[in-house]
Amino acid sequence: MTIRRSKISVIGSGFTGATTALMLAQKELGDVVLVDIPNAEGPTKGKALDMLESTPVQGVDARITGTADYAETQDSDLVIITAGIARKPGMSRDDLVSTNAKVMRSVTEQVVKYSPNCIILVLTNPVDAMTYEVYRTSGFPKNRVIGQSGVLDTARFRTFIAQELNVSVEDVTGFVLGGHGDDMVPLVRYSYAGGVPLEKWLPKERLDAIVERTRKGGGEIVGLLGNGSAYYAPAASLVQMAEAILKDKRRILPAIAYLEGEYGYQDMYLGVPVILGANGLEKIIELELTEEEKQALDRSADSVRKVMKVLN
Ligand SMILES: NC(=O)C1=CN([C@@H]2O[C@H](COP(=O)(O)OP(=O)(O)OC[C@H]3O[C@@H](n4cnc5c(N)ncnc54)[C@H](O)[C@@H]3O)[C@@H](O)[C@H]2O)C=CC1
Ligand SMILES: O=C([O-])CC(=O)C(=O)O
Repeated sequence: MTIRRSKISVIGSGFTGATTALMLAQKELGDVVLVDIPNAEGPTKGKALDMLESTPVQGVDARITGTADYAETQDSDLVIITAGIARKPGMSRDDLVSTNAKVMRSVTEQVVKYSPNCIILVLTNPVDAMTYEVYRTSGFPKNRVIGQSGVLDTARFRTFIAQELNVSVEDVTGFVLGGHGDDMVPLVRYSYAGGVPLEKWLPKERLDAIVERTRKGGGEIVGLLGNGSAYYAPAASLVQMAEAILKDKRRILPAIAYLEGEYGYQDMYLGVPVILGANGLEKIIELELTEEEKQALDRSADSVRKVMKVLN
């Protein structure tokens, strides 16, 4: 038997990709290959070397390399796609669709060529449609192509609730469903602080305001940064999903999954609660929704379908 460390390739060495690579190494989840286009090869190698040189100080063992050559990604267990363009103030995530769809196709062809058995996590926006594009291009089974949005959206919701109640973020749970757009669906009814439903902690107006801030959470950061979008919390979210898969934790997390009838939707990717483990997406969990919640999810699914139409 040969024991080897997990190999994780992160495609795109920009803000989210580089931050993800560092966090993966800091958690010793495996060796990391950071990949970008040939024009960005120098900075990609430089970032990887700088990260590698932080490992003796941090007391972690992880090889981190930077490259523009996909051959170095060969036999990755997990590939995280962050490549593409990010939005600037005044843009919506959907404005990125045509440019990033092309990037998804070219990146996925290379990923599949060198790592035909990997699991792929997609971050690039508009992420529900981009995950679909990666799924279509890869020809992989649905359990091996998963998108990230819900862990991040839920983290924002939990942050705002914990601030409001002045309690630990650890004791606040939440669930955000739907597409990663301004009509995502934070499910207050399934959210708790210390095991007590949020509706018992806060009046409806405060909860509504926090739901609204969560929906616009990405835009809030875009407005503040001025030249790009969020990356610390997105990277942390990807790493939580990666850890669930690489350690076969079978965590229950929201993720963008391929739906074949679940929640009443067919042939599309949308954020739903799932179990993540060694096979990637192990299972989709179907929650019972009220009529109002289902209508909100339908609106969100319609927005995702509109973006998917551009792809077709
Ligand atoms: N799903 C989510 O929750 C989130 C999604 N995002 C999305 O992630 C994407 C990346 O964001 P950032 O890292 O902030 O952008 P960035 O601009 O800092 O980095 C993107 C990197 O992708 C590279 N790239 C472009 N085309 C490529 C190709 N064909 N092959 C390999 N690399 C390529 C660029 O050279 C650049 O280094 C954006 O689309 C952004 O909207 C960002 C945060 C959260
Ligand atoms: O808002 C953006 O463009 C980036 C993103 O998806 C997020 O931070 O939620």
